[in-house]
Amino acid sequence: MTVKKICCIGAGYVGGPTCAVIAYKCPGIQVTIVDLNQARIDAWNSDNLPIYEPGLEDVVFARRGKNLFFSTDVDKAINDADLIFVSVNTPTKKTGMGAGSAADLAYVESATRRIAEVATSSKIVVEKSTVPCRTAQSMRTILEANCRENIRFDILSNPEFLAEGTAITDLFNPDRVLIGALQTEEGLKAQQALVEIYTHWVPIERVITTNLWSSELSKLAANAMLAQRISSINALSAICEATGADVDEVAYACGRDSRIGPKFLKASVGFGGSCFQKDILNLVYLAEQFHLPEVAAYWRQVVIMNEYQKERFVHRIISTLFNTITNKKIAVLGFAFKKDTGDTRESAAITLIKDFIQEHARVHLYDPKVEHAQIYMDLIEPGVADSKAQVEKHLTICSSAYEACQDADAVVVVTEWDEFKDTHLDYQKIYDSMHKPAFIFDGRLILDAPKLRKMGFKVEVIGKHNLAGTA
Ligand SMILES: NC(=O)c1ccc[n+]([C@@H]2O[C@H](COP(=O)([O-])OP(=O)(O)OC[C@H]3O[C@@H](n4cnc5c(N)ncnc54)[C@H](O)[C@@H]3O)[C@@H](O)[C@H]2O)c1
Ligand SMILES: O=c1ccn([C@@H]2O[C@H](COP(=O)(O)OP(=O)(O)O[C@H]3O[C@H](CO)[C@@H](O)[C@H](O)[C@H]3O)[C@@H](O)[C@H]2O)c(=O)[nH]1
Repeated sequence: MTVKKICCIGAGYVGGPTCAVIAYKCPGIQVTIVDLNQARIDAWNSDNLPIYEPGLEDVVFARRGKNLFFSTDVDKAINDADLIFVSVNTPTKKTGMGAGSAADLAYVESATRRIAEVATSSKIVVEKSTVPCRTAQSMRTILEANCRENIRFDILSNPEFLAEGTAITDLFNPDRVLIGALQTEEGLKAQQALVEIYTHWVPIERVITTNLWSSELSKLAANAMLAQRISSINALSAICEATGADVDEVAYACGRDSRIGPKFLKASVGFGGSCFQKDILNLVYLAEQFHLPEVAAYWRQVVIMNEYQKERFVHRIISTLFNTITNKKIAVLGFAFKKDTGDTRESAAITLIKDFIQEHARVHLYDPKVEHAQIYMDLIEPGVADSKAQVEKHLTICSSAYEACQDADAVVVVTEWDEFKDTHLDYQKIYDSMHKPAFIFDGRLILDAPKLRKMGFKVEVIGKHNLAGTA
């Protein structure tokens, strides 16, 4: 079977870029990306796309209106398509059974039910969302119980591995594409149809075909292992700070072992993003459901270590600032969960700033990409700041790093934006404008600490022994 029309349900960080790249690489396939959120679709159809991702505009503007369409007409797009990606959100459940760890599959179920209700011809349905192992089975049961006569649905699992900030390069040149299918004649045919789409630009040897359950579990496993590396190096960063070992040197020395490898060993203030914590907790819940408490505890520790890393950094800041930050001006550089994205989901900056607010500091924040409205939304929390007005009492959003640092007692680097590096910012100018002693806390290991110390800064770096007094 050759796919001619694709529908993608969910125009978010994954559905948008992924299916825009399919349209770009396969001009003969018509791709329609649909969402219930009218504002999001309007933004996809405008000059101001709803998400920031380097290279995304070039891809969208090249194909939009030709073979790439964005719409809220979900039913029409479902009906027209031969193949449907389900790329809706699967957040951690907040209430009810499994609250705090299980994935909320309500959006997946409602998209699946919609497909069953409106489809008048057979479809390949592709799970693109990250889901617990065996979700495809539930989707199949729903589809088969609700569809019209003489219609069949073949379900594939095709998890997405793109990282935000590098989504377009990841999609153009993926390490691998993973496609899981039921090992039946029809399942394998559907799998082949999706393989043919990706091999328009991905070398066949990078396309991995597996059974459905391996594919679903591999996505959770990959994220758990990536996050585990970060928690491992962050755990070592605490030992480095206590002993005088340097975490960058330790990461380099370990990473030179080809069995370990150099990537994903950058110590930090803690990992953020919408996926790592959610997907590990999802794995934890799965293990608990299968009565594997030791397995669940093993993976949960990755998240516990991440929380500890954020707390540790806050404690270090407060204790260095003479055990109080009340009324002190703290300049926070960065609010996004990593550089080159405007996404703030689970960003370490949110935890840090909430802690600073509770300590009655005056926070002055600058981030080059995050929308101001998003910052307020992220910081409103009962008991911390109940409303935007309450947040504004403690927080000023600035339009440059220099403005944020003016008269500050301390600068805290939370996101590793290139523009915060000492090769881009004039730190002498910042030092001159600050209260003295001028403290700087590098939560991302992006600054040249010896150089800043020579200027007069008191510098504290994650994973490095406190040399502020001696350097
Ligand atoms: N963000 C990432 O970098 C990333 C990477 C790989 C995998 N994933 C996974 O991909 C999935 C989507 O993540 P995201 O970041 O794109 O989420 P998102 O919240 O940005 O987008 C999901 C979209 O789906 C829409 N939606 C929900 N239910 C719908 C329905 N029934 N019909 C139509 N639209 C509906 C929402 O309005 C929203 O716009 C998640 O399972 C996530 O874990 C995310
Ligand atoms: O050595 C490192 C690498 C990353 N991070 C942090 O870890 C978080 C996640 O970073 P990254 O993985 O680059 O971004 P995501 O967009 O969250 O991508 C992850 O999550 C996606 C969603 O499932 C997967 O598709 C990707 O493969 C996986 O890398 C960010 O806060 C980073 O700053 C570190 O602290 N140290």
